[in-house]
Amino acid sequence: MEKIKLGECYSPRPKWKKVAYGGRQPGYDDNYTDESFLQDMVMNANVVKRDLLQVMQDSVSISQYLCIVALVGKVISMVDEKQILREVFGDSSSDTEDEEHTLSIQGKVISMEDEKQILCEVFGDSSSDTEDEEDTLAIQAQNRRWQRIDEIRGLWLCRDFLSMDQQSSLLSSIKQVGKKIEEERRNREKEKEWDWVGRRQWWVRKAVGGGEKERDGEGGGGLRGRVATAMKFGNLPGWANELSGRIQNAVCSSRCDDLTPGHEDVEKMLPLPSEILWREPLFDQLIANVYEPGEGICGHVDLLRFEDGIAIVSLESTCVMHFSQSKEEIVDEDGYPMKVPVLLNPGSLVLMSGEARYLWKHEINRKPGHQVWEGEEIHQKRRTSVTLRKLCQHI
Ligand SMILES: O=C(O)CCC(=O)C(=O)O
Ligand SMILES: [Fe+2]
Repeated sequence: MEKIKLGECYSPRPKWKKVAYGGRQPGYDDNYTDESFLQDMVMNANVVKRDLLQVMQDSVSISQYLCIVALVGKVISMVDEKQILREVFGDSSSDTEDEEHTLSIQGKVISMEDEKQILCEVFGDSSSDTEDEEDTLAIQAQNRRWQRIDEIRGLWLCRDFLSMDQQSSLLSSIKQVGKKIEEERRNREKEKEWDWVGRRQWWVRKAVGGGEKERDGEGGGGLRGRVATAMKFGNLPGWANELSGRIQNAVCSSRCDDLTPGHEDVEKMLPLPSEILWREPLFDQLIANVYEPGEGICGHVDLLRFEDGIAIVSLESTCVMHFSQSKEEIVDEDGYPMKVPVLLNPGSLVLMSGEARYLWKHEINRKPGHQVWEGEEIHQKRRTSVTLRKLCQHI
């Protein structure tokens, strides 16, 4: 036995004990432990050993159970919903496969669209789509930028007139018209160059080869190049009236960056004079032109059978429209007639009134070398345009 010195005599050292709060044991350091310290320790006492394959199989069954529960819940909620609708609107008369897409009100089968409307009427419109649309249009109207073309009085350009969505919806309306006209053409026995569907109806002329400078027939814009054209007089289709409304809106809320306060004539600050803007109707003739690459329109002043105030909306691809004076030929420093180029991007709107409408010719020359903007030739793709005008009353 080991002995330790206590006072003047040596006595045997007591055995070290494991105590929780024992303080220091005589003859041992504070942190002293002997081999018995860890002998009762049990490691990983509750670990259950599992088989990986078994675990995987079990988790598949659990997910299956959960899916079944979710499906049953969904079916119950759908049955409930249908039951409620039946109670509100009466029993559905249709047991056919499209039963899910139709409901009935007192025996009358209605579509899902109708159902949505009815639900809105019964429960109130929560989506307020129309309000959102109106808000969007109001914001769009406020943010539009107008550019006055300084060299030509009465010529205005709005580059962001139509959003991408509005452009594609306008284009599909024009394509519909094209299809309808083509069908009518095919149904005719004798094919003429022009199809007269009746005054106040659609005119159509397919692109014709050769003749670069034919005089446009009734109501045309003057001298025309090769281009597929459809015209409508009188009652314009809904989409064209909507377009007129948008033009009116855009003019009313016009903002032009370079307008200085105290401008000599407030009227000149408007993209369209107010007597034109508020006439009834604003436009009653439309012409849709489809230009393939290389096709254009010769320099012309629109026929005098049309009133003042002409709008051109561009779609699909960009082009340069050139304006040149119709009478006094102002020449540039090289002796060529002076031309004012204006870039028409898709979605843009051009408004011509006064001098721009009567004293300046406009043309789109898409032959190589003429479609140049800021020194770069524009890569030509198909371009569609819509021109809106108003026929003079006494002609
Ligand atoms: O297609 C265009 O942009 C112009 C059409 C035009 O000037 C017209 O039809 O008179
Ligand atoms: Fe024109």
